[in-house]
Amino acid sequence: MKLKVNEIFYSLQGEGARTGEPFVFIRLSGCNLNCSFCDTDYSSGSIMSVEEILDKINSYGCNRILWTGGEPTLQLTDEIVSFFKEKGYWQAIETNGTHSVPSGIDYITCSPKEDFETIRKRIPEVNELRFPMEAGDPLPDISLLPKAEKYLLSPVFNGNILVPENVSHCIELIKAHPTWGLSLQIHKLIGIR
Ligand SMILES: C[S@@+](CC[C@H](N)C(=O)[O-])C[C@H]1O[C@@H](n2cnc3c(N)ncnc32)[C@H](O)[C@@H]1O
Ligand SMILES: Nc1nc2[nH]cc(C(=O)O)c2c(=O)[nH]1
Ligand code: SF4
Ligand SMILES: [Mg+2]
Repeated sequence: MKLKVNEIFYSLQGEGARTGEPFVFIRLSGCNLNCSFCDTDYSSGSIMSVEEILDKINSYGCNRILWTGGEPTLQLTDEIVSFFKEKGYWQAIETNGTHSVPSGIDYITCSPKEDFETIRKRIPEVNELRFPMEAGDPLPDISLLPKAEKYLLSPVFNGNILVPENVSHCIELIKAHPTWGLSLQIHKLIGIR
């Protein structure tokens, strides 16, 4: 079992409901979307076997993986997830929702970019929905989306730079629609990966 891996690093979850929790980040190469605001250069990568990945991540001493990308669902399989589960890893994923999530994933963050109703059919329930928002963007219609424990708006950053109009837009929407909460990319604010 092999994966094309863009990078592996150890850091704190910088966004969403689990902000501040330590994770081993495994960023898989490639994406099926091309979001204008995307902050990640995910194209390059090297092929690694799951045993090579395991060797690398065992050195961090943290048993929590965050699968991201790119779009991790393009490569991850049930078998790969169960390989890391058997080795004692708790696994979270960041996905755009365009493909189903392998079974065995412990925590799903979905950040839909398009076609909400199809995403809901494919993935009826997630732990966290996190929407990148620019000033003027409408509030997503919850009735079309997967069910979630947390509904978060995430102001789009310009690279690593906070955009105050995007933040104030999210705050206004959240105050008017209190089902939603704010997610800020704090890793960019405090200068960690
Ligand atoms: C790089 S994506 C990788 C996972 C998956 N492809 C996705 O979009 O959810 C990880 C998270 O970063 C968010 N993101 C990407 N660029 C951003 C930016 N400039 N500002 C805020 N969030 C951004 C995405 O919406 C997603 O929630
Ligand atoms: N610290 C930190 N937290 C993150 N959460 C999701 C990330 C991503 O790029 O998917 C990310 C990232 O790149 N860095
Ligand atoms: S889906 Fe995720 S990784 Fe792909 S371009 Fe959009 S934000 Fe970037
Ligand atoms: Mg990132």
